[in-house]
Amino acid sequence: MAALRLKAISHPLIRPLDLDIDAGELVFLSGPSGSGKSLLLRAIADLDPHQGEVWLGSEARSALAPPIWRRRVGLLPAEPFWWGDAVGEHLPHGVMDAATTQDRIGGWLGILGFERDVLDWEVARLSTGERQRLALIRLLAQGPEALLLDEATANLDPANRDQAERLIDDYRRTATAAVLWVSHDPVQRQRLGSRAYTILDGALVPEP
Ligand SMILES: Nc1ncnc2c1ncn2[C@@H]1O[C@H](COP(=O)(O)OP(=O)(O)OP(=O)(O)O)[C@@H](O)[C@H]1O
Repeated sequence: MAALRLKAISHPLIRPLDLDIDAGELVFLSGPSGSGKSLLLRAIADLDPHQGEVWLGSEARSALAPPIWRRRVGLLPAEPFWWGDAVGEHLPHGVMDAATTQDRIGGWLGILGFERDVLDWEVARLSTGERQRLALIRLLAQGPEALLLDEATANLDPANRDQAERLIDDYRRTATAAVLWVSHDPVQRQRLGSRAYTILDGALVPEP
């Protein structure tokens, strides 16, 4: 629904950079390990110290309370934190009361190969790939208007990776969400066919 615009965003590893991602557009980001990709996503989500401003449509991040900004501009970290015992505890408060949202979540669980009873599973039993897939559903359940994805499919086998790609792509289209996706996989970037940048020496370099 809204474009995501970075204006002079910088942190110790990144020179001030501008980037516009249209509503509904997917932009990939890659770069050497330690080049500051995760720090950039965290800066956009307002989780780490940095300079610059981010806009979601006409709204500046600095004008919104951090929890509201982070719900609207959703970050999927490479290693998401789980604070509760059961998977279902991590869905946004009240979300399971809404029949339409329950249907959506049920659909997403099915796409990613889960039955609904996974919501009752203990987090401690989840495999790495199960955590990654469920963290994606947890993020989408908040209804973010823009997505920041940090290696969202890195731990998945090809079949689950394809399903996760499909889910992200469907969400991007139906919610017209701007998506910034850190991926080390050049084949994935080609497969989803979108604008792509590499971080080199603290600057964004467009991929050919
Ligand atoms: N809180 C922190 N304090 C100090 N240094 C940090 C902090 N967080 C990250 N770093 C350092 O900043 C650098 C960039 O980290 P970042 O996680 O952004 O890399 P990355 O490009 O995402 O790498 P990778 O592809 O390996 O995930 C790394 O050298 C890391 O050790």
